[in-house]
This record gives sequence, structure tokens and C-alpha cells, in this order.
Amino acid sequence: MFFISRIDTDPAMDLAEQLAKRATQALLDEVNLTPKPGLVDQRSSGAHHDLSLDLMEASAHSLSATFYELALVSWQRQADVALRLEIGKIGRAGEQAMMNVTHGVNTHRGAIWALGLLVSSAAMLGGEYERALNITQGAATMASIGDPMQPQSFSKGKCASQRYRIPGAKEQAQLGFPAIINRGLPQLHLSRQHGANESQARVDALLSMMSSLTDTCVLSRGGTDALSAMQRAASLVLDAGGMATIHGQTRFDQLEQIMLTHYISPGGSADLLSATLLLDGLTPTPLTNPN
Ligand SMILES: CC(C)(COP(=O)(O)OP(=O)(O)OC[C@H]1O[C@@H](n2cnc3c(N)ncnc32)[C@H](O[C@H]2O[C@H](COP(=O)(O)OP(=O)(O)OP(=O)(O)O)[C@@H](O)[C@H]2O)[C@@H]1O)[C@@H](O)C(=O)NCCC(=O)NCCS
Ligand SMILES: Nc1ncnc2[nH]cnc12
Repeated sequence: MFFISRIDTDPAMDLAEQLAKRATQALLDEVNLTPKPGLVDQRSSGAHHDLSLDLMEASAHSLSATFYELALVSWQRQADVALRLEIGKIGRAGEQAMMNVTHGVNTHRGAIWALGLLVSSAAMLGGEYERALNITQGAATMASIGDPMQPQSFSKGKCASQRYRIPGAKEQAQLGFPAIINRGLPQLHLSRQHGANESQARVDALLSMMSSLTDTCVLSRGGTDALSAMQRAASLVLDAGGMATIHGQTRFDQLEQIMLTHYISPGGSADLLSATLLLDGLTPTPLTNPN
């Protein structure tokens, strides 16, 4: 008689592994996407003196364990203060792990926050979701629960939000990631439908978010004039037909010139592009046109 030995797999661990892999891949896909204005890509470090492609990739890999832990602890849980405290602790440990790998350079703080919340929300749903909205709504609920353990330390984002009275990374999550739902994902799907290749469609999605996001990275370095100039120039690329067209590419060169002249970088939009790619992979149903 033969016995077939069977190792039971744990669905929570399986999903956590899958989500961690996808989130890390989304970060790698974002940083390798080329060309991107002002950002690190395969051509250059953009408007950054302390970042490189190698550093960004090392940072992305260092975050796999954080995404895995976030998913595992969130498996089929309700959004409540207890879970919020746990994911806050894991998120902060992830920030520290990133800083250890990058020797103190902030590569992915905003990405840990956005993708961390989305991974957590996908696991809260036990991997059962049809639409991106199902995941972003859960993430918004978690982001809206206060974390009493969060240290009240200085951050450039908070400082810019208060100085210019504009929403930053925290509010973007609390509102359910409108930049992704109303801009990034619809533009990605639209550009694909219109015949753009995958890289062009992803750059278009980035530009669509850049054209409206109040990115605290841009505000911190360049103030409101630089933010408005960037938003306008990003919009013009899309108005000209996007990256799949010659006119769009000419406008892209102009946008890039603006980024380098003002020495600004859309780090917040880059993080939200990673989050867009993660959601696109998890829920491939197209959304309607960008508004
Ligand atoms: C809620 C937090 C995200 C903290 O937010 P806060 O605004 O207080 O702090 P920041 O440290 O400034 O981080 C915010 C980062 O989010 C990105 N971002 C900016 N604007 C937006 C926006 N409107 N919407 C969404 N996301 C946005 C951005 O990240 C990217 O830029 C980083 C580089 O930034 P920085 O170092 O400022 O700039 P450089 O120009 O490179 O510096 P210099 O060269 O000039 O010196 C890069 O990391 C990208 O990721 C902002 O930086 C959250 O962190 C928090 O509360 N965490 C606690 C843990 C927790 O609860 N976690 C739970 C889930 S895991
Ligand atoms: N590609 C990139 N360049 C600079 N900062 C970033 N933050 C997230 N992605 C980035």
C-alpha cells in the first residue's frame, strides 16, 4: 500500500507570500520604468543626489519581509484599533529596515505606507476582492484609525502639508487613494486600449497622477510655483496624446526640463504608481476613463 504524504498549506501564509512578492515587484517595476521625469530610472538618478537604481532596488527587496508580515497579521481581520496598532508597528520597523539598507536615505517611506495599507487590506479580505475599490476602501478605513503609538516627530511631508494647507500622503490614504482610483488606474487602462505599449501606458499613468497630486516632495523642494509648473507640464503631455505619440514625447522632454531646472522630483506620484501597478495586478478589471 502506498501513502501519499501531503503537506497542508496555510492559506494565510500563501496569500501573504503572494502579496509580498507582488508588492516588491511593483516597487521594482516602478523604479525600472524608463523614462520618468525627475525620478530615478534606468538612465539616471533624476533630480536626486543621494539615490541610485541599485539603492532603490536594494530598498525594494528589503521591504518584502515587511509586506509579508503586514499581510499575515491582517489575514481575515476587521479594521480596528488593535490591528491598526500592529500594522503601525510593523510599518515603522519596515521604515527602519529600509533605512538600514540605504544608510539613512529615504527611498520608499511613502511606498511602505501606501502599499503596506493596500497589502493589509487585501489580506483583511482574505484575498477575496473583485475591484480595486474593495481594497482601497479597506486601506482608507485603516488609515483613518488613529495610532496612539505613532511618534510625533518632524517630517517634511507634515511640514509641507501644514505650510501650504494641502493634503499629503496620510490624507491620500484616508480618502481611499483618489489619485489611483480616479487617475492612475483609469489612465493605465485607457492608454493600453489606445495602443500604447506597456511602458508608455505606465508612464502615462504616472503623468496623470503628477498632473493633480499635491506631492509634498515637490512642495518641500520647490514650493507651489514648482508644483503648478509640474502639474501643468504633465497634463500637456497627456493632452498631446501621451507617450505613445511624437507630440507627447516632445512635451515629455519639456516636462523633464522643468523638473531638472527646478530640481524637483515627484516621489509621491512614484509611490502611487507602484500602488497602481500592485492593484492592477490584483484586480485586472478596467476602470472607466480618467476624469
Ligand atoms: C503617513 C506617512 C506616510 C508619513 O507621512 P508624512 O507626510 O508625515 O511624512 P514624510 O516622511 O514626508 O513621508 C511622506 C511620503 O509620502 C510620499 N508622498 C508625498 N506626497 C504624497 C501625496 N500627496 N500622496 C501620497 N504620497 C505622497 C513621499 O514619498 C516619496 O518621496 C520620498 C522621498 O521624500 P523626501 O525624503 O521627503 O524627499 P527628497 O526630495 O528625496 O529629499 P532630499 O533629497 O531633498 O533630502 C520617498 O521615500 C518616496 O517614498 C513622501 O516622502 C507614514 O510614513 C506614517 O505615518 N508611517 C507610520 C507607520 C504606519 O502607521 N504604517 C502603517 C502602514 S505600513
Ligand atoms: N523612482 C524613484 N525615484 C525617486 N524617488 C522615488 N520614490 C519612489 N520611487 C522613486
